[in-house]
Amino acid sequence: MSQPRYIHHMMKNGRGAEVGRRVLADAAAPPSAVHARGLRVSRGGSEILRGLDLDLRPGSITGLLGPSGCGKTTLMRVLVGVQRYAGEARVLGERPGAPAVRGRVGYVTQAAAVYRDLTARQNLRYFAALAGARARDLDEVLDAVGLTALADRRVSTYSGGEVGRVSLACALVAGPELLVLDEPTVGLDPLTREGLWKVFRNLADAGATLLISSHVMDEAFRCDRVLLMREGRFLASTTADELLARTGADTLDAAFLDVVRRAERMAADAQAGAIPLGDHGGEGRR
Ligand SMILES: Nc1ncnc2c1ncn2[C@@H]1O[C@H](COP(=O)(O)OP(=O)(O)OP(=O)(O)O)[C@@H](O)[C@H]1O
Repeated sequence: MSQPRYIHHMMKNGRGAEVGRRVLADAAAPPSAVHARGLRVSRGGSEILRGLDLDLRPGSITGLLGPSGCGKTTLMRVLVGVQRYAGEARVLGERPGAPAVRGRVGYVTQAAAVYRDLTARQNLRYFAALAGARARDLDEVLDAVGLTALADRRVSTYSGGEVGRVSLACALVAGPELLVLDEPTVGLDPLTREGLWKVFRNLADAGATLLISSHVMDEAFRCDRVLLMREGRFLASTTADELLARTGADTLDAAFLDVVRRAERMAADAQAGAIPLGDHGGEGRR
């Protein structure tokens, strides 16, 4: 059995300050593909992320589930290096957005970011050129997302779901080690969704780490782990089966509501217990 050991991380937080931290690590455990502690983001005067702790195991699929506006996209933007934050964050062992990881992290946004006046193959060729030596074989990628038959038609003639798959292919062509996908299956028919989840699983089996946001609770069954998010906080880090077993609910939607209600009750109890008669204010009273 491996002995636990202490390792010392020196890292920079979102404001560029050095943060020293002693972390208990298992010598045999691979380092997390994503590691975050106390992650906070404020925008427009309100706190959007309220202290998130996160570890993503390499080669796994993590679902990020929660209602609209809970902060899923904001968290993803932090991890890909386009959102300022406070707290600790490491992506593939580096600061998010650091030059050393830029090409190794793929991000597929909700709105497809592709050139519609080009064909799928031309789009891929362009992104492959940006990826340089890391670029994967274009035909392989087109095949993986089921676009081979359309590859030489302009993207402007594609259906919405097909455009989404071009966007995914453009991220895949760089062979990312971490793939961050913002609601990649929204509005897709069951058959296309099934096909995409197979692609995601194949990528994870090949060693990539995937973080996938969704509103569709049933997609939790496809993930190795799920993070339930609400109002900038994680309510649970669990699996779909564990969530059903723990709550006793019949569906994941019902289970999520149960977790939310429990969290609200706990917060109300804690607040009731924490308010001193003299009212000194402070944390937990907002
Ligand atoms: N620039 C901004 N200024 C103020 N508030 C913002 C800004 N950008 C985002 N927000 C707010 O932050 C919250 C989280 O937004 P975010 O896009 O991360 O949510 P989400 O969980 O991805 O939602 P959805 O599932 O609808 O895409 C929302 O309430 C949003 O209105």
